[in-house]
Amino acid sequence: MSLIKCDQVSLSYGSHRALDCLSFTVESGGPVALVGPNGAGKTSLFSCLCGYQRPDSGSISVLGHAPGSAALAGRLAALPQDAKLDARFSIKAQLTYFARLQGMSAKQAQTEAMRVLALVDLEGIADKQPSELSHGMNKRVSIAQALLGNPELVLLDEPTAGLDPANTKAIRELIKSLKDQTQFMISSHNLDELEKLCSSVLYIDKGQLTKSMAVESADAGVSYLTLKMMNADDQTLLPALERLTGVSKVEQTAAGEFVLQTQPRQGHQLESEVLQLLSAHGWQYRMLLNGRTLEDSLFSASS
Ligand SMILES: Nc1ncnc2c1ncn2[C@@H]1O[C@H](COP(=O)(O)OP(=O)(O)OP(=O)(O)O)[C@@H](O)[C@H]1O
Repeated sequence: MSLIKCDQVSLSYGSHRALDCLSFTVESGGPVALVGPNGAGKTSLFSCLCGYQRPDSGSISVLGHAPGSAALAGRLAALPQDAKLDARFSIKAQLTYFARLQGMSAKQAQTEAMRVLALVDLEGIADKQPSELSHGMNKRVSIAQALLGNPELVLLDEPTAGLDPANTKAIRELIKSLKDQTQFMISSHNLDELEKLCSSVLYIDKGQLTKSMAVESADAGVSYLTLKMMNADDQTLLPALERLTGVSKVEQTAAGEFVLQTQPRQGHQLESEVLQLLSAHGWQYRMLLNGRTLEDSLFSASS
């Protein structure tokens, strides 16, 4: 059974089509990244998957059920983009309340509230009010809320938006530690973060799926080496890189990185040749990595 199956899903707001015949399938196996520009339809898609909105046409199946169906209670959870905690209640009180809504006894619900707070490393703030917490802590509590009852599928809409590097890392580590027991689908604009976390990527634009790929196998059949320079004469460097043995193509990205396309398994030998070339010219590099970044995989003209 597919975890998520969308078939020709369309959704409009008035005359504006937010989702346009969107079809994709998510099978189990590692976190899935949902990527796309502002207004692409990511939040609208999450709303439809959760059953908050009903598509105008097409069909959706989540864990084998229609979105919003009672069979999904406790099995599917979501962190909305604008998740807000209730200012009137302590953190523990509201997590306990939501756990009780899942059918837990008062005692079980309290234990569960503390369990999920421990997962986000915030047991110490259980008795505080949301107003006493930083933005990052509020976000982590909202993620804890999504983890109540150990759901099988968790949709996270911009889980690290506006967070500092330490909070971002904490959330990344949490998702990594849970990914074998919980399937995550994560919408974010932070491609670096998604690359570290996700096994596959769905790219949507104007409500349509424009790209779908596995992160590891995105470059099957070809190897890449990505080079970012501190100082170099690009006009001399580019042809010199092209002349190296085994290099079939060199592209310079908008971010100024050089992406070398090579035959498979040329990577390590090529790496040392690149380093020799740089050293011979007295050029210094900022980054040299085997493979290419998710950003480059998604946006390069050749992919
Ligand atoms: N309630 C609404 N009423 C009218 N239009 C809406 C509504 N919600 C979203 N839209 C429009 O639908 C399109 C998709 O919006 P959506 O929020 O799903 O995109 P998104 O990919 O999540 O964007 P972002 O990355 O900026 O969060 C946008 O053009 C948006 O303006």
